[in-house]
Amino acid sequence: MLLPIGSQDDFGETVTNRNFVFETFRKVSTLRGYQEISTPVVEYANIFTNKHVGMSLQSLMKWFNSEGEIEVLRPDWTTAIARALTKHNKAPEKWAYQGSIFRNNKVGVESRQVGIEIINFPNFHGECECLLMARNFLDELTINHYVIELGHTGIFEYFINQLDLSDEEIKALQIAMHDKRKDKVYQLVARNGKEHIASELVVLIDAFGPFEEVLNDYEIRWGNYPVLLKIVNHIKKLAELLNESGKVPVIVDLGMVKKLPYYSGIIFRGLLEENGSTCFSGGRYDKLYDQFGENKNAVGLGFDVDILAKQLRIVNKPKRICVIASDETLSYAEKIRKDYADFIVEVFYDDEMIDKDNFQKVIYILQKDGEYEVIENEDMYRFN
Ligand SMILES: N[C@@H](Cc1c[nH]c[nH+]1)C(=O)O
Repeated sequence: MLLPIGSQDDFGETVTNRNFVFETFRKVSTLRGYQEISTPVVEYANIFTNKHVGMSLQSLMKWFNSEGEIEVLRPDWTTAIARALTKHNKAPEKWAYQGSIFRNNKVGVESRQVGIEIINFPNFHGECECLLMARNFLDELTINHYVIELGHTGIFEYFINQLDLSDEEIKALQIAMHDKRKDKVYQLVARNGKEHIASELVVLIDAFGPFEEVLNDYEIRWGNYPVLLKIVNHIKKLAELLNESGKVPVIVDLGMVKKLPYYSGIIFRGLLEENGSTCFSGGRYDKLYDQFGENKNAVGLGFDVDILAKQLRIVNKPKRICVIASDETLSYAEKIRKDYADFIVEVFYDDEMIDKDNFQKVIYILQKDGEYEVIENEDMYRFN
């Protein structure tokens, strides 16, 4: 084995499509006024494992440095950017990033993300911008078959706060909610007279679907619970805005649990219709900056570049031109490129080596008595 398990080489179209995703992201984020940000690949582990972020050390790619401190390969852009922006100005800002993250609990260890972080914006505006940007970006990639799913961390927390569960039990419950395991959820909660909360959580597992239906239902169901009602109205306002401004279906999942510990508020993701995979996810995380003694509100999302790249069908491939040259005509062949600025121009010595069907045009360059002669296409060309 020449590579560690989880590392891999990629070739040709896989890399081309991935780079197309990166380029398109840059174009869209620049046009929407984002500034670019880059952070180092190597960081201290405790930036990601402290209680505000809560990533497990096992899930990080790590080693000891010469001072005995644990260093890691960046496992999360959002946290790294929060660290980088500490002591940065307080004005509203929109940041865009692209690059790899490394997590030991993922097949493949390395995955590529592009994403945005919006700091100190009015809450609703920041959340809308995230999702409108996501739609703008996927439109540019001509990826249309996906749904946007909305949730809110406050719903699960509202119920959890009425229980006396350890951190371990909360984690187990989150997993059971995520896996939609009603039996497990009931069993974990229905103790010490908390059966009514267990039943509420079990019902919540089914609280997903087209947003109007589910939210209208829960507006009535939670009519006497002001905290929950406020959340329902918030999700509704966001869903309606998205619905008015485009054609992508918006669904809600009121039982959605947060994927990363720092989320606090609206959470969302983009699901591909073809296979249900998550092509982007994100949410509000107003508490993440607390670890650096700062009070900033923030919302953002990350796109999975590898998943998006697999969806691409690049239709407008540039046309290809083949130039047949020789040692003597190579410098002249190079000049021909300027006549075909938007074409792929490849130079070969021997027309036996090429598959002519792959090219729009084959150009032969001959040299006779110190003069160059350019002949297009083989049928016009005769060897003497
Ligand atoms: N960092 C998150 C995505 C995100 C960006 N901003 C907020 N959330 C992730 O890796 O899933």
